[in-house]
Amino acid sequence: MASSSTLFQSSPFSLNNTKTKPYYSLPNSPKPTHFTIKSQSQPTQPQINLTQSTNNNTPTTPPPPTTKHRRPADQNIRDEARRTNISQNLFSAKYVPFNADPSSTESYSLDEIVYRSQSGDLLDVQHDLTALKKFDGAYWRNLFDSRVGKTTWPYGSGVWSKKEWVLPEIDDDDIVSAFEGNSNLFWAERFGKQFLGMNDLWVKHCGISHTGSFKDLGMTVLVSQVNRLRKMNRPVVGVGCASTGDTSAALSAYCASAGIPSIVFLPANRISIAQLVQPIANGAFVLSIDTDFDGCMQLIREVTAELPIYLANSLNSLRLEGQKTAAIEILQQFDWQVPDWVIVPGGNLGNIYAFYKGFHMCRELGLVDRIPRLVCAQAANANPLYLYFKSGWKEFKPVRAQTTFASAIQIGDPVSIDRAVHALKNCNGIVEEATEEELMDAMAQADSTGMFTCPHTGVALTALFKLRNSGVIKPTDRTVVVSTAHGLKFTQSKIDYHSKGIKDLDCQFANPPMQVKADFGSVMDVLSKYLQSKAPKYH
Ligand SMILES: Cc1ncc(COP(=O)(O)O)c(C=O)c1O
Ligand SMILES: N[C@@H](CCOP(=O)(O)O)C(=O)O
Repeated sequence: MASSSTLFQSSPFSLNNTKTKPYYSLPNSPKPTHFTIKSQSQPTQPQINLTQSTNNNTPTTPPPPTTKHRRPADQNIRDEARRTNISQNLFSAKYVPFNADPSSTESYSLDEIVYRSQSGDLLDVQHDLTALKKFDGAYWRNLFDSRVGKTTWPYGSGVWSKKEWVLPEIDDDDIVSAFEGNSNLFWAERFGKQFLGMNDLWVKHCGISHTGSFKDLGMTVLVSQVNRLRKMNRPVVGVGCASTGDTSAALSAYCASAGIPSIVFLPANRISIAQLVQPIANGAFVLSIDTDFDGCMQLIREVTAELPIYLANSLNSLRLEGQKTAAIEILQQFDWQVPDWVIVPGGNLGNIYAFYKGFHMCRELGLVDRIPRLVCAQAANANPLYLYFKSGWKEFKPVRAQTTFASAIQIGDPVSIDRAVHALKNCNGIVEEATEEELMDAMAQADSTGMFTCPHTGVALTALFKLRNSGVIKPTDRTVVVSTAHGLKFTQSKIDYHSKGIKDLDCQFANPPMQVKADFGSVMDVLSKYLQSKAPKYH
């Protein structure tokens, strides 16, 4: 198969491997050995903002409409938030080992720099559900609904409009946000009817976002927490990630917005040009490394254990707190009705768990009474979760991920494998896979109905085709496909497809431009043929 990476090799943006200095030390500080730092001092008590007064009784009435404050000309929206807040410290969250035994007492403040439990397992952010449950489902639904479509700081963000469930203790002043989230959930009417015989098919377009992917949802949370840690003089000089292109774009944008240095490890020649240029433009320190994503991930883990660089990959459970709000948003956009299926493309596997967590919290806290079944869709060229699922969850084996047009999910050893398995087992979930031909055809079919999808969405759409064909998903099932990035980030793959320039692929839905001589007769000839082929047939 011809790889779109040839373009990148010859591009002026292709970066040579750069040897980093082996060791960095903070000015005037002793050599750091490990940056898992336990809380040394109590942080200033963060405050929580509520739009209505609270007490121990469960409120049953909706919160009053947000009071309209006229903002004086010399005040910005942060000032306004400071002036109008009624602050209460009601909610809290902490890190605990992921899926820990109920008897475990291990926990960490979110102000600690820690990514793994004592036994080396993943962590999870655990919210104080007892405090959250003092408010009933109607209260939360009304509160979240009351914040949509406003520019009030920080609730204008689809993530921070759920602040009490995300990072309840952070001060509004520390939040770094581009009012991400609130992404479009649209009815894919023609695609659903024409290709799948479905009447209730929806696309949650997380790619219509600040940096063009769902990563913004998690990154606003992570960079806000870093902003807070730096104000507390914690040893965080910069923030770093390994990336297949979208995490690095989001990290560099949010860091640039807050004036925080960002460092990104990219697998050389394996990401799209649009993704590569994003961190470059946002002033990140970009290392193009001659390995794949899994190799970059290994390196960033080692480096962040030695240097004052905060880890921004989804191994860091803070990220998933932001990403889970997309699930809450889907319920909100359906007026708190629960869809039957949600299909998510999976790579490092943080997002599938984030969706599960968002839906699960809504059920736990009484906003809805059930959760949807989740489908995780993988590229066949990078399918370790699919193989694990097909083995009946017997044995997980990482794979060496092969080149795929769905380059952002070319991952063979996903860090969140345990989270993904937990999510799928607890929602009667399914894992599907898509070959290169299937994912590119599905992407082209969706585009032919007016979308402009990324190849990862093509993977999710292929899973939908397969589950419809096998009858698992029924024609009337309300189904949501999560579109994870904007198609404009992946134009080279579309160019390759529509020019039928991909070895071993038929590209059956290609729509190449027609070359026409610059004279009236030639143009009229091709147009009349085209119009005849499109004219309605009357019998
Ligand atoms: C566009 C896109 N879709 C899907 C994914 C998969 O998300 P996750 O790694 O959380 O499984 C990624 C990143 O991995 C991505 O960048
Ligand atoms: N697709 C991701 C891969 C890394 O995933 P993360 O969620 O663990 O950061 C990317 O865009 O880099």
